[in-house]
Order: sequence, then structure tokens, then C-alpha cells
Amino acid sequence: MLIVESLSVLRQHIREWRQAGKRIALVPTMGNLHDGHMTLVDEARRHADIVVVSVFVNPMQFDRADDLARYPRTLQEDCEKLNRRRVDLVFAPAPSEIYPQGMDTQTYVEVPGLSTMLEGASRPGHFRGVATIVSKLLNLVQPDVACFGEKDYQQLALIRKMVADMGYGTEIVGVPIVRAKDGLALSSRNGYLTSEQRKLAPGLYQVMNTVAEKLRQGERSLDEILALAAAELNEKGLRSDDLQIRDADSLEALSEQSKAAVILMAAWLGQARLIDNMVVTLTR
Ligand SMILES: Nc1ncnc2c1ncn2[C@@H]1O[C@H](COP(=O)(O)OP(=O)(O)OP(=O)(O)O)[C@@H](O)[C@H]1O
Ligand SMILES: CC(C)(CO)[C@@H](O)C(=O)[O-]
Ligand code: BAL
Repeated sequence: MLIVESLSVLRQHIREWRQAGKRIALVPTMGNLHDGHMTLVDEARRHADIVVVSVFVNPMQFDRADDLARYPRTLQEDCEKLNRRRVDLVFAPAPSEIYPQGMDTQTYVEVPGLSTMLEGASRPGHFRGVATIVSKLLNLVQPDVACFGEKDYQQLALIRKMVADMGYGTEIVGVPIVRAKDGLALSSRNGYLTSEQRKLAPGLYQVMNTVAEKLRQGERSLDEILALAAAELNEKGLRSDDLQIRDADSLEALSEQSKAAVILMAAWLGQARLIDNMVVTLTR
């Protein structure tokens, strides 16, 4: 497995693989890898001969300096895991390689609408940072396929729109959420939880399931459903942050035409802001 830090070396390997007619898949990550990431890697392998994983804690997508400073960086362990998975190349650049002039004058990519709603409103500038780095990675690696987790539901929608709007030739593959046995969605930020908090964390998934059940049963008083959900979360020891039920395709408010709803949940537990989501098909 190659571990590459520079853009020029990355380009050189990509060129050689392209000349040999290989299909290339990209899995962008911020490292501190867990089984959710490994599922993305396995999915990437099903689509391509060559799997490239990027490990880059992208400063442009952090709206809070403390969040960026404490984000776990575990490159050596990550590389060991990726090597066991037979990944071909890990791209692990320094921030100065990606943003040599700093971020203030960096050209950026903004996806209108999706960038500023929901998580984008809670984390100003976050999705500009995501769209910019993903765009840069797609340009550098020119992958046939790129895999992203459905755990970051709005991120996946934003990347699909960016790729369609900008005419990138990459197929975007969404990968279902990988959960612990107790339902908690795997996430690098789960590492911030104390063992006591970790026991409370599946409360988010449990409350999301009660919301989903109500939608399936035809309840449509969304404000009431969400107010109850917030209260239940708080009772379970979490601090409800943003809870939403939206059209699963547009992420706008549900309408008579909506075929499916997505429940989007964010809650604080100690130092961790946990997110989760679930799609519910609307039959009535
Ligand atoms: N539990 C999971 N199931 C499926 N995909 C996941 C899961 N966790 C992360 N991913 C996906 O892995 C990719 C890289 O995510 P990232 O490195 O930010 O990890 P993370 O665990 O989501 O960390 P955090 O949310 O704390 O930043 C993203 O496409 C993300 O959606
Ligand atoms: C897609 C991504 C790697 C871009 O930095 C990041 O937002 C993530 O890990 O989900
Ligand atoms: N997995 C989403 C990246 C972030 O929270 O910044």
C-alpha cells in the first residue's frame, strides 16, 4: 500500500493506473477509521480495481477551532487497518499541501440551498468546506466511483448535487449507516464519550425509531412529534439540538407529493454532537 502526501506523487500514480486501464474508486475520510469507514472501503472495492482512501482533517469545514484542534488524528493505526483491507493508496496530505496559500484566498465551491439549511445553519461554512475539498479530491484522483456514508445524509445530497451541477464524471455511491449492536451509528466523534455517556448514546436511535413508527402509522403533526422526541431525548440524558422531518429527496419541508421522509437528528452528549438519520417511505 502506498502512502502519499504530495499532490504531484498522487497524480503520477493515478496517471499510471489510468494508462493501464484500471478503474479507480475514492473513499474520502477524515481518518480515525472505524467499521463504518471499512464498509465504504469494501463497497469501493466492489466497483473498482484500485481503491484510494484520503485521510485529511479538512480545516475548511470546521466552524469551531476547538472541534478542529481535538479531532482525533491516528494516521498510523488508520494505515494499518487500510493495509489489511488491501487498499492501494492512502492520500494523507498536510493542510499546507491542500491550501498552500492558506484558506482566506482559496477558491471555494458553494452548493446553493443545501449548503446553508439544516446542518449548514448549525455549522456555518461547514458545507462550503466539504464541497471545496471533495471537489479538489475528485479533480486530483479523477475516480470512476466515490463512496460516501448515508450517516452524513445532507453531505451526500450536497455532493450528488455538486457532481451533477458541475458535470463530474464520477459515480457517487451512498453506503447505508453502519451501527453498533445497540443501534448507535459509528462515528469518530463517539470517541469523545465517557463510558457512562456511551451507555446513554443509543437513546438517539431509540427516539428516532419512535418518530419513524409514528410517521409509518400516518401521524403528520410534525411539530408535536418532534417536540415529544426532544423531550424523550432529554429524559434519556441527551441534549436535543436539531430535530427535523423533511422530504427525503429535496430536504425541504414535507409536502403532499413527498414519497419519503427523512428524520434528521442531532443531539449533544457531553463533548460529542451526535447525528443520525432514517428514511421512512410514506404510504399515506
Ligand atoms: N457509521 C457509518 N456508516 C456509514 N458511513 C459512515 C459512518 N461513519 C462515517 N461514515 C462515512 O465515512 C466517511 C468519512 O467520514 P468521517 O471520516 O467524517 O467519519 P465520521 O465517523 O463520520 O466522523 P465524524 O462524524 O465524527 O466526523 C463519510 O462519507 C461518512 O459519511
Ligand atoms: C467527505 C469528507 C471526507 C470531506 O472532508 C468529510 O466531510 C467526511 O469525513 O464526511
Ligand atoms: N463526517 C462529517 C464531517 C464533519 O463532521 O465535519
